[in-house]
Amino acid sequence: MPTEHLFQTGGEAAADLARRIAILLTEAIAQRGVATLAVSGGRSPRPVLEALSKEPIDWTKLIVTLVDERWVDPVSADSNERLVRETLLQGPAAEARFVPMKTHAADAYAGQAEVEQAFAALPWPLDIVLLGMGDDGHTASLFPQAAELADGLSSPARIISVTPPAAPHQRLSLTASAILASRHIFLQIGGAAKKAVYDRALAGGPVEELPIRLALLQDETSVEVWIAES
Ligand SMILES: O=C(O)[C@H](O)[C@@H](O)[C@H](O)[C@H](O)COP(=O)(O)O
Repeated sequence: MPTEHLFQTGGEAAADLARRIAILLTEAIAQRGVATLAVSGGRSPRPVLEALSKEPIDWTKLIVTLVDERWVDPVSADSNERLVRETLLQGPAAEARFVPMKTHAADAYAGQAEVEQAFAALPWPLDIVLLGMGDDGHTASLFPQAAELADGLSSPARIISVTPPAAPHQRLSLTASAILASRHIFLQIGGAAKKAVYDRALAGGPVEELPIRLALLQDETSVEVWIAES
């Protein structure tokens, strides 16, 4: 069962979550000399990453990567890489090593082997994975009704390519296996609609219906859920 942290506003949650992530990353660096953080895209992470960027971490010992990515140019407004560079990798935090999820050499999706290669260099397992959740219960780019969802939930690979049924862009996504192999998962959700989806997911049911269940209905990996009422 996940540990829940409830907040009145997203701003409070973001500042406290950034501090908590910084503490865990500092512990990981002290224990293993390096820490790895994978973050999601979307709107929720932005204030967390901006706050995290200001935390006193030994950034030279941090590797940052993505939970998922859209197959767009890294300067596109829809790029999660761009989001991380604009919010987290600023000031001293720019010293962190960023590992993109998509290889920029290829103009189009180059196939799983190439993106797996991009991730093969990462220390594994990841220390921290920061997840979001869509109103449809997707997390990462593991979308309900996606043709690749079953593979994403069962494959031992680290990354898969996903064509979302409705959301824009071809995606690359960590698999359930890669997410659950991490040392600690944070799920950040905000607002009544998402809280209702979260409560329904937690009540049980098929993972395929609400893929966020992959993180909620398991006890192998520690999960903290940071919920902001507004
Ligand atoms: O690339 C992405 O779009 C994200 O990784 C995605 O999985 C996100 O976490 C959810 O869609 C929630 O998005 P919001 O934080 O904007 O609600």
